[in-house]
Amino acid sequence: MRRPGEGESMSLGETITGSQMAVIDANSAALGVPPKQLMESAGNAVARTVRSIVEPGSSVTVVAGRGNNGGDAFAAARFLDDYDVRVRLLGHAETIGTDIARENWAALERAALDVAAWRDSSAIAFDDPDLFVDAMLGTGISGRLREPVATAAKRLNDSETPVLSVDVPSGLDGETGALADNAVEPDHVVTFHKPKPGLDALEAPVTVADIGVPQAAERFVERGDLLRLSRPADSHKGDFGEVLVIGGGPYTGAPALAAQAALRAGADLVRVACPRSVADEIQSYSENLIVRPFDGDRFTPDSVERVLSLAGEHDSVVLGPGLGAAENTLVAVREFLERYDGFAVVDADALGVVPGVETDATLVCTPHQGELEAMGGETADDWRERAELVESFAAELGQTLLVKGPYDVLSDGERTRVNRTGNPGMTVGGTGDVLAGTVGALTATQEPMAAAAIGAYVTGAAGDRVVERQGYGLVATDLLGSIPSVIWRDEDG
Ligand SMILES: NC(=O)C1=CN([C@@H]2O[C@H](COP(=O)(O)OP(=O)(O)OC[C@H]3O[C@@H](n4cnc5c(N)ncnc54)[C@H](O)[C@@H]3O)[C@@H](O)[C@H]2O)[C@@H](O)CC1
Ligand SMILES: [K+]
Repeated sequence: MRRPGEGESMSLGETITGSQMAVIDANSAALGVPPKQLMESAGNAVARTVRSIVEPGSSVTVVAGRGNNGGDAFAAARFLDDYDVRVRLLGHAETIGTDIARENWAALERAALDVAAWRDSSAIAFDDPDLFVDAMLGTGISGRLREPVATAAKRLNDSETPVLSVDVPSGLDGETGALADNAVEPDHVVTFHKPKPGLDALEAPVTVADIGVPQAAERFVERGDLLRLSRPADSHKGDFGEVLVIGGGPYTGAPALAAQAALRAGADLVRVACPRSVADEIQSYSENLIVRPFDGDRFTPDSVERVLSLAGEHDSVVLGPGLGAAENTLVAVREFLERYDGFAVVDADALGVVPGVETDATLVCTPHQGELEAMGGETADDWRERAELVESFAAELGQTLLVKGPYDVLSDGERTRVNRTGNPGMTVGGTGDVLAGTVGALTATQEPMAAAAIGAYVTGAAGDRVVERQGYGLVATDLLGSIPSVIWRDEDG
Protein backbone atom coordinates (compact mmCIF):
# COMPACT_ATOMS: atom_id res chain seq x y z
CA MET A 1 0.00 0.00 0.00
CA ARG A 2 1.31 3.45 -0.84
CA ARG A 3 1.85 5.88 1.98
CA PRO A 4 0.98 9.52 1.69
CA GLY A 5 4.08 11.66 1.58
CA GLU A 6 6.32 9.00 0.05
CA GLY A 7 7.85 9.20 -3.37
CA GLU A 8 8.02 11.99 -5.92
CA SER A 9 5.74 14.92 -5.38
CA MET A 10 3.93 16.32 -8.36
CA SER A 11 2.81 19.83 -8.93
CA LEU A 12 -0.93 20.23 -9.12
CA GLY A 13 -0.92 24.00 -9.60
CA GLU A 14 -2.61 26.67 -7.51
CA THR A 15 -4.10 25.24 -4.31
CA ILE A 16 -6.97 26.53 -2.21
CA THR A 17 -7.54 25.82 1.45
CA GLY A 18 -10.75 24.41 2.87
CA SER A 19 -11.77 27.81 4.26
CA GLN A 20 -11.10 29.52 0.92
CA MET A 21 -13.24 26.82 -0.70
CA ALA A 22 -16.01 27.53 1.79
CA VAL A 23 -15.91 31.23 0.77
CA ILE A 24 -16.11 30.28 -2.91
CA ASP A 25 -18.94 27.88 -2.15
CA ALA A 26 -20.93 30.58 -0.33
CA ASN A 27 -20.19 33.07 -3.12
CA SER A 28 -21.48 30.52 -5.65
CA ALA A 29 -24.69 30.32 -3.65
CA ALA A 30 -24.95 34.12 -3.65
CA LEU A 31 -24.60 33.95 -7.45
CA GLY A 32 -27.39 31.39 -7.79
CA VAL A 33 -25.50 28.10 -7.72
CA PRO A 34 -26.42 26.57 -4.35
CA PRO A 35 -24.29 24.01 -2.46
CA LYS A 36 -26.60 21.12 -3.29
CA GLN A 37 -25.95 21.67 -6.97
CA LEU A 38 -22.19 21.60 -6.34
CA MET A 39 -22.63 18.46 -4.26
CA GLU A 40 -24.48 16.82 -7.16
CA SER A 41 -21.59 17.65 -9.50
CA ALA A 42 -19.08 16.45 -6.92
CA GLY A 43 -21.01 13.17 -6.60
CA ASN A 44 -20.99 12.79 -10.36
CA ALA A 45 -17.23 13.39 -10.45
CA VAL A 46 -16.68 10.75 -7.74
CA ALA A 47 -18.75 8.27 -9.76
CA ARG A 48 -16.76 9.03 -12.94
CA THR A 49 -13.54 8.41 -11.04
CA VAL A 50 -14.90 5.11 -9.67
CA ARG A 51 -15.62 4.09 -13.29
CA SER A 52 -12.05 4.88 -14.25
CA ILE A 53 -10.73 2.55 -11.52
CA VAL A 54 -13.07 -0.49 -11.48
CA GLU A 55 -15.37 -2.09 -14.09
CA PRO A 56 -19.18 -1.96 -13.92
CA GLY A 57 -20.47 -4.80 -11.78
CA SER A 58 -17.63 -4.43 -9.27
CA SER A 59 -18.34 -4.12 -5.57
CA VAL A 60 -17.81 -0.66 -4.10
CA THR A 61 -18.10 0.19 -0.40
CA VAL A 62 -18.58 3.85 0.47
CA VAL A 63 -17.51 4.69 4.01
CA ALA A 64 -19.06 8.05 4.77
CA GLY A 65 -18.93 10.62 7.55
CA ARG A 66 -21.69 12.95 8.67
CA GLY A 67 -20.41 16.09 6.92
CA ASN A 68 -20.62 17.23 3.32
CA ASN A 69 -17.74 14.96 2.37
CA GLY A 70 -20.09 12.07 3.11
CA GLY A 71 -22.84 13.90 1.21
CA ASP A 72 -20.72 13.95 -1.95
CA ALA A 73 -20.45 10.16 -1.79
CA PHE A 74 -24.19 9.71 -1.14
CA ALA A 75 -24.80 11.61 -4.37
CA ALA A 76 -22.15 9.48 -6.12
CA ALA A 77 -23.95 6.27 -5.16
CA ARG A 78 -26.94 7.30 -7.32
CA PHE A 79 -24.67 7.55 -10.37
CA LEU A 80 -23.41 3.98 -9.89
CA ASP A 81 -26.53 1.89 -10.61
CA ASP A 82 -24.50 -0.65 -12.57
CA TYR A 83 -22.16 -1.32 -9.62
CA ASP A 84 -22.71 -3.33 -6.45
CA VAL A 85 -22.64 -0.33 -4.11
CA ARG A 86 -22.85 -0.39 -0.33
CA VAL A 87 -23.00 2.82 1.65
CA ARG A 88 -21.92 2.77 5.31
CA LEU A 89 -22.41 5.84 7.48
CA LEU A 90 -20.22 6.37 10.54
CA GLY A 91 -22.70 7.54 13.16
CA HIS A 92 -26.43 8.06 13.49
CA ALA A 93 -28.27 9.22 10.40
CA GLU A 94 -30.16 11.77 12.53
CA THR A 95 -26.88 13.49 13.32
CA ILE A 96 -25.82 14.10 9.72
CA GLY A 97 -24.51 17.63 9.96
CA THR A 98 -25.97 19.46 6.96
CA ASP A 99 -29.35 19.54 5.23
CA ILE A 100 -27.92 18.72 1.83
CA ALA A 101 -26.03 15.65 3.06
CA ARG A 102 -29.12 14.50 5.00
CA GLU A 103 -31.31 14.90 1.89
CA ASN A 104 -28.91 12.85 -0.17
CA TRP A 105 -28.82 10.14 2.51
CA ALA A 106 -32.62 10.08 2.64
CA ALA A 107 -32.70 9.73 -1.16
CA LEU A 108 -30.57 6.58 -0.89
CA GLU A 109 -32.81 5.13 1.80
CA ARG A 110 -35.94 5.81 -0.22
CA ALA A 111 -34.38 4.27 -3.33
CA ALA A 112 -33.77 1.11 -1.24
CA LEU A 113 -30.02 1.07 -1.86
CA ASP A 114 -27.83 -1.03 0.41
CA VAL A 115 -27.28 1.53 3.16
CA ALA A 116 -26.50 1.11 6.84
CA ALA A 117 -25.35 3.26 9.72
CA TRP A 118 -22.57 2.09 12.00
CA ARG A 119 -23.27 3.75 15.30
CA ASP A 120 -19.82 3.27 16.81
CA SER A 121 -16.49 1.65 16.01
CA SER A 122 -17.57 -1.78 17.34
CA ALA A 123 -20.18 -1.98 14.56
CA ILE A 124 -17.63 -1.53 11.78
CA ALA A 125 -17.52 -4.70 9.68
CA PHE A 126 -16.15 -5.05 6.14
CA ASP A 127 -16.13 -7.67 3.45
CA ASP A 128 -13.30 -6.60 1.22
CA PRO A 129 -14.92 -5.05 -1.86
CA ASP A 130 -13.17 -4.21 -5.15
CA LEU A 131 -12.93 -0.54 -4.13
CA PHE A 132 -13.39 1.56 -1.01
CA VAL A 133 -14.59 5.13 -1.28
CA ASP A 134 -13.26 7.18 1.64
CA ALA A 135 -15.85 9.91 2.23
CA MET A 136 -15.41 10.08 5.97
CA LEU A 137 -13.92 13.54 6.37
CA GLY A 138 -13.14 16.34 3.97
CA THR A 139 -11.70 19.79 4.39
CA GLY A 140 -13.75 20.59 7.50
CA ILE A 141 -11.45 18.91 10.00
CA SER A 142 -8.19 19.19 11.85
CA GLY A 143 -6.10 17.02 14.12
CA ARG A 144 -5.84 13.25 14.55
CA LEU A 145 -8.81 11.19 13.52
CA ARG A 146 -11.20 10.50 16.37
CA GLU A 147 -13.43 7.43 16.75
CA PRO A 148 -15.18 5.89 15.00
CA VAL A 149 -13.33 7.34 12.00
CA ALA A 150 -9.94 6.27 13.35
CA THR A 151 -10.92 2.58 13.45
CA ALA A 152 -12.50 2.73 10.01
CA ALA A 153 -9.39 4.43 8.58
CA LYS A 154 -7.18 1.71 10.06
CA ARG A 155 -9.38 -0.96 8.49
CA LEU A 156 -9.12 0.73 5.09
CA ASN A 157 -5.35 1.11 5.42
CA ASP A 158 -4.89 -2.55 6.51
CA SER A 159 -6.95 -3.85 3.60
CA GLU A 160 -5.52 -4.82 0.19
CA THR A 161 -8.48 -3.12 -1.47
CA PRO A 162 -7.67 0.17 -3.23
CA VAL A 163 -9.06 3.33 -1.67
CA LEU A 164 -10.46 6.34 -3.53
CA SER A 165 -10.53 9.39 -1.24
CA VAL A 166 -13.18 12.05 -1.85
CA ASP A 167 -11.76 15.60 -2.00
CA VAL A 168 -8.91 14.78 0.42
CA PRO A 169 -7.77 11.67 2.29
CA SER A 170 -9.65 11.68 5.62
CA GLY A 171 -7.20 13.12 8.14
CA LEU A 172 -5.68 15.76 5.87
CA ASP A 173 -5.90 19.25 7.38
CA GLY A 174 -7.57 21.37 4.71
CA GLU A 175 -5.80 24.55 5.91
CA THR A 176 -2.21 23.40 6.33
CA GLY A 177 -2.07 20.23 4.25
CA ALA A 178 -0.69 18.34 7.25
CA LEU A 179 -1.63 14.67 7.42
CA ALA A 180 -2.68 13.14 10.73
CA ASP A 181 -0.54 10.10 11.58
CA ASN A 182 -3.70 7.95 11.49
CA ALA A 183 -5.00 9.42 8.23
CA VAL A 184 -6.38 7.34 5.36
CA GLU A 185 -3.69 6.29 2.86
CA PRO A 186 -5.37 6.62 -0.50
CA ASP A 187 -4.59 5.01 -3.85
CA HIS A 188 -6.58 7.67 -5.74
CA VAL A 189 -7.97 11.06 -4.86
CA VAL A 190 -10.68 13.02 -6.63
CA THR A 191 -10.69 16.62 -5.47
CA PHE A 192 -13.10 19.40 -6.38
CA HIS A 193 -12.58 22.69 -8.20
CA LYS A 194 -8.90 23.17 -7.28
CA PRO A 195 -6.26 21.11 -5.46
CA LYS A 196 -6.17 21.39 -1.67
CA PRO A 197 -2.92 21.91 0.26
CA GLY A 198 -0.98 18.73 0.89
CA LEU A 199 -2.39 16.75 -2.04
CA ASP A 200 0.72 17.25 -4.16
CA ALA A 201 2.78 15.50 -1.48
CA LEU A 202 0.76 12.28 -1.89
CA GLU A 203 1.96 9.52 -4.12
CA ALA A 204 -1.61 8.71 -5.15
CA PRO A 205 -2.80 10.17 -8.45
CA VAL A 206 -5.10 13.16 -7.93
CA THR A 207 -7.97 14.01 -10.26
CA VAL A 208 -9.09 17.65 -10.08
CA ALA A 209 -12.77 17.71 -11.04
CA ASP A 210 -14.68 20.71 -12.34
CA ILE A 211 -17.91 20.86 -10.32
CA GLY A 212 -19.37 23.94 -12.01
CA VAL A 213 -18.27 26.62 -9.55
CA PRO A 214 -18.87 29.84 -11.51
CA GLN A 215 -15.66 31.76 -12.15
CA ALA A 216 -17.54 34.80 -10.85
CA ALA A 217 -17.54 33.24 -7.36
CA GLU A 218 -13.83 34.02 -7.20
CA ARG A 219 -13.79 37.17 -9.31
CA PHE A 220 -16.56 39.04 -7.53
CA VAL A 221 -16.61 39.82 -3.84
CA GLU A 222 -19.85 38.44 -2.45
CA ARG A 223 -21.41 37.66 0.90
CA GLY A 224 -19.37 34.48 1.22
CA ASP A 225 -16.24 36.59 1.68
CA LEU A 226 -17.59 37.55 5.10
CA LEU A 227 -16.98 33.96 6.23
CA ARG A 228 -13.36 35.02 6.59
CA LEU A 229 -14.42 37.01 9.64
CA SER A 230 -15.25 35.04 12.70
CA ARG A 231 -15.52 36.16 16.28
CA PRO A 232 -15.12 33.15 18.53
CA ALA A 233 -16.85 33.28 21.92
CA ASP A 234 -13.54 33.09 23.79
CA SER A 235 -12.04 36.16 22.12
CA HIS A 236 -10.27 38.86 24.13
CA LYS A 237 -9.81 42.59 23.80
CA GLY A 238 -7.03 43.03 21.27
CA ASP A 239 -7.83 39.91 19.20
CA PHE A 240 -9.56 42.08 16.61
CA GLY A 241 -6.88 44.61 16.31
CA GLU A 242 -5.85 48.07 17.35
CA VAL A 243 -5.89 50.71 14.66
CA LEU A 244 -4.24 54.13 14.51
CA VAL A 245 -5.77 56.73 12.21
CA ILE A 246 -3.19 59.34 11.24
CA GLY A 247 -5.09 62.32 9.97
CA GLY A 248 -6.56 65.72 10.55
CA GLY A 249 -5.20 69.25 10.40
CA PRO A 250 -6.94 71.21 7.68
CA TYR A 251 -9.94 68.86 8.05
CA THR A 252 -11.36 67.16 11.13
CA GLY A 253 -14.38 65.15 9.97
CA ALA A 254 -12.35 62.75 7.80
CA PRO A 255 -10.22 61.17 10.55
CA ALA A 256 -13.23 60.99 12.89
CA LEU A 257 -15.24 59.15 10.24
CA ALA A 258 -12.38 56.75 9.48
CA ALA A 259 -11.88 56.00 13.18
CA GLN A 260 -15.57 55.40 13.85
CA ALA A 261 -15.79 53.15 10.79
CA ALA A 262 -12.84 51.12 12.09
CA LEU A 263 -14.69 50.64 15.40
CA ARG A 264 -17.90 49.65 13.63
CA ALA A 265 -15.96 47.18 11.48
CA GLY A 266 -14.84 45.38 14.61
CA ALA A 267 -11.50 46.83 15.73
CA ASP A 268 -11.09 46.65 19.49
CA LEU A 269 -9.30 49.94 19.94
CA VAL A 270 -8.96 52.86 17.58
CA ARG A 271 -6.88 55.94 18.26
CA VAL A 272 -6.49 59.09 16.21
CA ALA A 273 -3.06 60.69 15.90
CA CYS A 274 -3.80 64.30 14.93
CA PRO A 275 -2.44 67.82 15.34
CA ARG A 276 -3.04 69.28 18.80
CA SER A 277 -4.89 72.25 17.27
CA VAL A 278 -7.77 69.99 16.17
CA ALA A 279 -7.60 67.27 18.85
CA ASP A 280 -10.49 68.64 20.93
CA GLU A 281 -12.65 69.10 17.88
CA ILE A 282 -12.04 65.53 16.71
CA GLN A 283 -12.65 64.18 20.22
CA SER A 284 -15.92 66.11 20.40
CA TYR A 285 -17.40 64.11 17.50
CA SER A 286 -17.66 60.98 19.65
CA GLU A 287 -16.87 59.68 23.11
CA ASN A 288 -15.82 56.44 21.41
CA LEU A 289 -12.72 58.09 19.97
CA ILE A 290 -9.33 58.18 21.66
CA VAL A 291 -7.15 61.04 20.50
CA ARG A 292 -3.35 61.10 20.60
CA PRO A 293 -2.27 64.61 19.67
CA PHE A 294 1.07 65.74 18.30
CA ASP A 295 2.30 69.35 18.31
CA GLY A 296 1.23 71.91 15.75
CA ASP A 297 -1.69 72.43 13.40
CA ARG A 298 -0.74 69.91 10.73
CA PHE A 299 1.41 66.77 10.28
CA THR A 300 5.02 67.84 9.65
CA PRO A 301 8.42 66.12 9.78
CA ASP A 302 8.75 67.28 13.43
CA SER A 303 5.98 64.83 14.41
CA VAL A 304 7.15 61.78 12.46
CA GLU A 305 9.06 60.32 15.41
CA ARG A 306 6.04 60.57 17.73
CA VAL A 307 3.64 59.17 15.11
CA LEU A 308 6.00 56.28 14.28
CA SER A 309 6.19 55.27 17.91
CA LEU A 310 2.38 55.39 18.21
CA ALA A 311 2.07 53.38 14.98
CA GLY A 312 4.37 50.72 16.40
CA GLU A 313 1.83 50.09 19.16
CA HIS A 314 -0.98 49.32 16.70
CA ASP A 315 -1.75 46.45 14.33
CA SER A 316 -2.45 48.75 11.41
CA VAL A 317 -2.65 52.42 10.54
CA VAL A 318 -4.90 54.48 8.29
CA LEU A 319 -2.75 57.23 6.82
CA GLY A 320 -4.25 60.25 5.11
CA PRO A 321 -7.79 61.27 6.09
CA GLY A 322 -7.91 65.04 6.44
CA LEU A 323 -4.12 65.51 6.47
CA GLY A 324 -4.21 67.92 3.54
CA ALA A 325 -1.61 68.41 0.85
CA ALA A 326 0.73 71.01 2.34
CA GLU A 327 4.26 70.44 1.11
CA ASN A 328 5.79 69.66 4.51
CA THR A 329 2.86 67.34 5.35
CA LEU A 330 3.67 65.28 2.26
CA VAL A 331 7.34 65.28 3.27
CA ALA A 332 6.25 63.93 6.68
CA VAL A 333 4.08 61.26 5.02
CA ARG A 334 7.03 60.20 2.88
CA GLU A 335 9.36 60.03 5.87
CA PHE A 336 6.77 58.04 7.82
CA LEU A 337 6.39 55.48 5.02
CA GLU A 338 10.17 55.21 4.58
CA ARG A 339 10.55 54.26 8.24
CA TYR A 340 7.35 52.28 8.92
CA ASP A 341 7.29 48.52 8.32
CA GLY A 342 3.79 47.53 9.43
CA PHE A 343 0.39 47.48 7.72
CA ALA A 344 -1.15 50.70 6.44
CA VAL A 345 -4.19 51.82 4.52
CA VAL A 346 -3.22 54.90 2.53
CA ASP A 347 -5.94 57.31 1.45
CA ALA A 348 -6.58 60.85 0.24
CA ASP A 349 -3.61 63.24 -0.13
CA ALA A 350 -1.16 60.66 1.25
CA LEU A 351 -1.72 58.54 -1.90
CA GLY A 352 0.41 60.85 -4.05
CA VAL A 353 3.48 59.93 -2.01
CA VAL A 354 3.20 56.16 -2.62
CA PRO A 355 4.67 55.87 -6.15
CA GLY A 356 8.41 55.82 -5.80
CA VAL A 357 8.54 55.70 -2.01
CA GLU A 358 10.96 53.15 -0.54
CA THR A 359 9.04 51.35 2.17
CA ASP A 360 8.98 48.02 3.99
CA ALA A 361 5.35 48.65 4.92
CA THR A 362 2.51 46.58 3.47
CA LEU A 363 0.07 49.04 1.95
CA VAL A 364 -3.52 48.97 0.84
CA CYS A 365 -4.05 52.12 -1.22
CA THR A 366 -7.64 53.29 -1.66
CA PRO A 367 -7.74 55.84 -4.49
CA HIS A 368 -10.78 56.86 -6.52
CA GLN A 369 -10.13 56.93 -10.22
CA GLY A 370 -8.93 60.56 -10.24
CA GLU A 371 -6.46 59.84 -7.44
CA LEU A 372 -5.32 56.72 -9.28
CA GLU A 373 -4.48 58.80 -12.34
CA ALA A 374 -2.69 61.34 -10.17
CA MET A 375 -0.58 58.45 -8.84
CA GLY A 376 0.38 57.57 -12.41
CA GLY A 377 -2.09 54.73 -12.92
CA GLU A 378 -4.55 54.40 -15.77
CA THR A 379 -8.25 53.80 -15.74
CA ALA A 380 -10.98 52.83 -18.22
CA ASP A 381 -14.77 53.00 -18.35
CA ASP A 382 -15.21 49.26 -18.88
CA TRP A 383 -14.58 47.46 -15.58
CA ARG A 384 -12.86 44.51 -17.25
CA GLU A 385 -10.36 46.83 -18.89
CA ARG A 386 -10.01 48.74 -15.63
CA ALA A 387 -9.30 45.48 -13.82
CA GLU A 388 -6.36 44.79 -16.14
CA LEU A 389 -4.98 48.30 -15.77
CA VAL A 390 -5.30 48.22 -11.98
CA GLU A 391 -3.60 44.83 -11.85
CA SER A 392 -0.57 46.00 -13.78
CA PHE A 393 -0.28 49.22 -11.76
CA ALA A 394 -0.53 47.25 -8.48
CA ALA A 395 2.25 44.99 -9.76
CA GLU A 396 4.34 48.05 -10.59
CA LEU A 397 3.80 49.52 -7.09
CA GLY A 398 4.26 46.17 -5.37
CA GLN A 399 1.27 47.02 -3.15
CA THR A 400 -2.45 46.30 -2.98
CA LEU A 401 -4.77 48.76 -4.71
CA LEU A 402 -8.48 49.21 -4.04
CA VAL A 403 -9.73 51.53 -6.76
CA LYS A 404 -13.16 52.93 -5.95
CA GLY A 405 -15.81 53.24 -8.63
CA PRO A 406 -19.25 51.93 -9.58
CA TYR A 407 -17.45 48.59 -9.56
CA ASP A 408 -14.52 48.69 -7.14
CA VAL A 409 -11.43 46.94 -8.51
CA LEU A 410 -8.87 45.51 -6.11
CA SER A 411 -5.60 43.86 -6.97
CA ASP A 412 -2.24 42.94 -5.51
CA GLY A 413 -0.71 42.65 -8.96
CA GLU A 414 -1.41 38.91 -9.16
CA ARG A 415 -4.95 38.45 -7.94
CA THR A 416 -7.64 40.85 -9.07
CA ARG A 417 -11.21 41.04 -7.84
CA VAL A 418 -14.25 43.22 -8.30
CA ASN A 419 -16.79 44.47 -5.76
CA ARG A 420 -20.28 45.37 -6.90
CA THR A 421 -21.97 46.66 -3.75
CA GLY A 422 -22.62 50.39 -3.37
CA ASN A 423 -24.80 52.90 -5.15
CA PRO A 424 -24.73 56.37 -6.71
CA GLY A 425 -25.76 57.93 -3.38
CA MET A 426 -22.30 57.13 -2.10
CA THR A 427 -20.51 59.73 -4.21
CA VAL A 428 -21.20 62.13 -1.30
CA GLY A 429 -18.17 63.37 0.72
CA GLY A 430 -16.84 61.25 3.57
CA THR A 431 -17.76 57.80 2.26
CA GLY A 432 -14.12 57.32 1.23
CA ASP A 433 -13.04 57.96 4.83
CA VAL A 434 -15.52 55.35 6.02
CA LEU A 435 -14.08 52.88 3.51
CA ALA A 436 -10.49 53.62 4.56
CA GLY A 437 -11.35 53.11 8.24
CA THR A 438 -13.22 49.88 7.53
CA VAL A 439 -10.33 48.50 5.48
CA GLY A 440 -7.97 49.69 8.24
CA ALA A 441 -9.79 47.63 10.85
CA LEU A 442 -9.75 44.58 8.59
CA THR A 443 -6.07 45.03 7.74
CA ALA A 444 -5.34 44.51 11.42
CA THR A 445 -6.47 40.87 11.19
CA GLN A 446 -6.68 39.88 7.50
CA GLU A 447 -4.25 39.67 4.61
CA PRO A 448 -4.38 42.80 2.42
CA MET A 449 -6.49 41.38 -0.43
CA ALA A 450 -9.07 40.00 1.99
CA ALA A 451 -9.14 43.29 3.93
CA ALA A 452 -9.65 45.28 0.73
CA ALA A 453 -12.31 42.90 -0.56
CA ILE A 454 -14.34 42.71 2.62
CA GLY A 455 -13.91 46.44 3.30
CA ALA A 456 -15.23 47.37 -0.14
CA TYR A 457 -18.10 44.90 0.11
CA VAL A 458 -19.14 45.97 3.61
CA THR A 459 -18.99 49.72 2.96
CA GLY A 460 -20.96 49.38 -0.27
CA ALA A 461 -23.53 47.06 1.28
CA ALA A 462 -23.91 49.45 4.25
CA GLY A 463 -24.72 52.21 1.74
CA ASP A 464 -27.19 49.93 -0.02
CA ARG A 465 -28.98 49.23 3.26
CA VAL A 466 -29.22 52.94 4.05
CA VAL A 467 -30.67 53.72 0.63
CA GLU A 468 -33.11 50.83 0.91
CA ARG A 469 -34.32 52.23 4.21
CA GLN A 470 -34.51 55.93 3.44
CA GLY A 471 -33.85 56.45 -0.25
CA TYR A 472 -31.06 58.68 -1.53
CA GLY A 473 -29.78 61.66 0.42
CA LEU A 474 -27.40 59.57 2.47
CA VAL A 475 -24.51 61.16 4.34
CA ALA A 476 -21.30 59.46 5.39
CA THR A 477 -22.30 59.10 9.05
CA ASP A 478 -25.38 57.11 7.94
CA LEU A 479 -23.05 54.34 6.80
CA LEU A 480 -21.49 53.84 10.22
CA GLY A 481 -24.56 52.37 11.89
CA SER A 482 -25.17 49.91 9.04
CA ILE A 483 -21.67 48.42 8.99
CA PRO A 484 -22.18 45.98 11.89
CA SER A 485 -25.44 44.59 10.55
CA VAL A 486 -23.84 43.94 7.14
CA ILE A 487 -20.97 42.09 8.80
CA TRP A 488 -22.83 40.16 11.46
CA ARG A 489 -26.39 39.71 10.31
CA ASP A 490 -26.95 36.96 7.79
CA GLU A 491 -29.42 38.62 5.48
CA ASP A 492 -29.23 40.04 2.00
CA GLY A 493 -29.56 43.63 0.90
N1 LIG B 1 -17.52 24.15 -2.23
C1 LIG B 1 -17.52 23.35 -1.20
O1 LIG B 1 -17.13 23.74 -0.10
C2 LIG B 1 -17.96 21.99 -1.42
C3 LIG B 1 -17.69 21.05 -0.47
N2 LIG B 1 -17.96 19.78 -0.69
C4 LIG B 1 -17.56 18.75 0.26
O2 LIG B 1 -17.67 19.16 1.59
C5 LIG B 1 -16.49 18.79 2.28
C6 LIG B 1 -16.36 19.62 3.52
O3 LIG B 1 -17.51 19.32 4.28
P1 LIG B 1 -17.71 19.74 5.81
O4 LIG B 1 -17.24 21.12 6.02
O5 LIG B 1 -19.14 19.41 6.11
O6 LIG B 1 -16.73 18.87 6.63
P2 LIG B 1 -16.37 17.32 6.63
O7 LIG B 1 -17.23 16.50 5.76
O8 LIG B 1 -14.93 17.30 6.39
O9 LIG B 1 -16.74 16.89 8.12
C7 LIG B 1 -16.55 17.70 9.22
C8 LIG B 1 -17.02 16.94 10.44
O10 LIG B 1 -15.97 16.13 10.90
C9 LIG B 1 -15.90 16.16 12.32
N3 LIG B 1 -14.48 16.17 12.69
C10 LIG B 1 -13.64 17.24 12.72
N4 LIG B 1 -12.40 16.89 13.07
C11 LIG B 1 -12.43 15.54 13.26
C12 LIG B 1 -11.46 14.57 13.64
N5 LIG B 1 -10.19 14.93 13.88
N6 LIG B 1 -11.84 13.27 13.73
C13 LIG B 1 -13.11 12.91 13.49
N7 LIG B 1 -14.09 13.77 13.13
C14 LIG B 1 -13.76 15.07 13.02
C15 LIG B 1 -16.60 17.40 12.75
O11 LIG B 1 -17.44 17.06 13.81
C16 LIG B 1 -17.39 17.85 11.56
O12 LIG B 1 -18.76 17.67 11.78
C17 LIG B 1 -15.42 18.94 1.26
O13 LIG B 1 -14.25 18.24 1.58
C18 LIG B 1 -16.11 18.37 0.04
O14 LIG B 1 -16.00 16.96 0.02
C19 LIG B 1 -18.69 19.34 -1.86
O15 LIG B 1 -20.01 19.05 -1.46
C20 LIG B 1 -18.71 20.29 -3.00
C21 LIG B 1 -18.71 21.71 -2.66
K1 LIG C 1 -12.31 12.00 2.36
